[in-house]
Amino acid sequence: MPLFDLREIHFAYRGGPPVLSEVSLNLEPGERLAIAGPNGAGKSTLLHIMVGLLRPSRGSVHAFGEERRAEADFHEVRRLAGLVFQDPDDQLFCPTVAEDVAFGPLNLGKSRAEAMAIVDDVLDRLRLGDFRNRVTHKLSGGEKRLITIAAVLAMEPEVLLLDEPSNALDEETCARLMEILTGLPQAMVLVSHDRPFREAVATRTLALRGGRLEAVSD
Ligand SMILES: Nc1ncnc2c1ncn2[C@@H]1O[C@H](COP(=O)(O)OP(=O)(O)OP(=O)(O)O)[C@@H](O)[C@H]1O
Repeated sequence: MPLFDLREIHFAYRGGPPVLSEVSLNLEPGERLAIAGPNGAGKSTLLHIMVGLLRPSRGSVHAFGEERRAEADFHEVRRLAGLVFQDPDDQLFCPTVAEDVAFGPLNLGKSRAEAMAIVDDVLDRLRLGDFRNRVTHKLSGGEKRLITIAAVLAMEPEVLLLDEPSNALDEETCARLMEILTGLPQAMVLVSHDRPFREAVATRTLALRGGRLEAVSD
């Protein structure tokens, strides 16, 4: 059974032109699906539809075996699918890195001690241990990006939805992120303009153009 199954999705922002027309998408367990496509093609919009932050005007979203329509249906989807936003400032709001990474696990009902153990483990895996007590809003763009990825991994989602994960990362950090992502068992959708990144990480690539998804040979 696919983890996500979107069928013939249509979407336009209020008063705007159509952004998505007849987009169908499947995500199978273990897959790392990359989505390429020009600026403004609707890639972020599609990720937001997958977790119910936006609702399509037509078409259906099935996730984790059930059709999801109402806001309440998407609460479970957002717990099982972790979205890393394109802009880290939309995601980080705590004073320190440790608190930002602990926020998700605490919200899922972990104790303070359990959450802190998860924080240490995730930061270690990403080699970000030195950032633990740093003030989040004083981090660089690339550092913030890594912390948002840590924060989502800390929630142990079944699916990762990553919007431009390699944005603002230097070569060495990007290589480390590629290694981390390819080592994870989770299925993921990677929206990325970065072709070498897609080639290294994705098991399949689609391009969103003119409101439609098409196969590409990356
Ligand atoms: N909140 C909004 N209200 C109105 N229009 C919007 C809104 N958000 C995005 N758009 C428009 O919808 C279209 C798709 O935007 P989206 O951010 O999904 O594209 P994208 O493919 O992720 O682009 P990029 O590669 O530049 O990040 C664009 O034309 C954008 O201007």
